[in-house]
Amino acid sequence: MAVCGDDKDRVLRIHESLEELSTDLADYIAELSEASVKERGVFSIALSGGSVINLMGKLCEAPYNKTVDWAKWYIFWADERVVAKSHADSNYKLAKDNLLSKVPIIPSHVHSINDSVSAEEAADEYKFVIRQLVKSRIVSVSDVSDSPKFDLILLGMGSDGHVASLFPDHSVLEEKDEWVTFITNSPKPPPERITFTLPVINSASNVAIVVTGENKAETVHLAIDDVGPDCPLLPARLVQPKKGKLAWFLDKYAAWKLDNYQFHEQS
Ligand SMILES: O=C1O[C@H](COP(=O)(O)O)[C@@H](O)[C@H](O)[C@H]1O
Repeated sequence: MAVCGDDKDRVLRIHESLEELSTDLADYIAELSEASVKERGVFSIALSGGSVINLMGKLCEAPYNKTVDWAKWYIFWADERVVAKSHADSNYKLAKDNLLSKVPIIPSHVHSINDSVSAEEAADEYKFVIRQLVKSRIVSVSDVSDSPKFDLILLGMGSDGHVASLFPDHSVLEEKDEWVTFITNSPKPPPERITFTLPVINSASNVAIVVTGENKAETVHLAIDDVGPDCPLLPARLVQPKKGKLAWFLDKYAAWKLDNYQFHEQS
């Protein structure tokens, strides 16, 4: 693996293989969990859907399944599709099938959306749930705004540059006040979704964006490199935690169009 970046709060972790990336991602999450539990007694983590969940799979294996303090984990979703929890498109179902059912997380610590109401109501209810957990300090609060400060928000990135359910050119990118909002016209199906807003993502202590595959290499380049004023405004590029740390987890195929890729390979 090559770890790159002049700023310790903004790093690129570039991997030779998915196997290596998965092990590094599990180590990273386990270390953040240990540090948060030591400091705050709990670990608040927001998941995404898509490929990142399978890439977290090593957490279900030794040594992590025994060494991680699962009882201290509180689970949220950075975005969710408004479908039944049993639906194949549900981000909750994906995480439940591949992670949550395989490790001893306390069921009452799993905060998924209400799947029996409209997208708008689900977003409102989710905000309320998070507000209660901020009040009880299960979720910290930002030092610079009233936003929740999750210990870790895990994001994937679509080939259009979307993260969570924040899509390019969508008015949802302008949301400054709400913690959680909803959309009913997602360009990627299903259309109805709820999503954390940029202020919440950028208030987290740690944000990881996990991207693999050559089909995303151009978008990775546009999201990370200094490509000048004509650069399209990609949601992934707007992920810039104010006081927190940002780590990009890439495989070499997703990374190959980065400027200085040769340097990254050798470092
Ligand atoms: O629709 C979604 O897509 C993104 C990216 O998914 P990936 O499979 O291309 O990694 C995901 O991060 C988001 O949570 C999900 O709702």
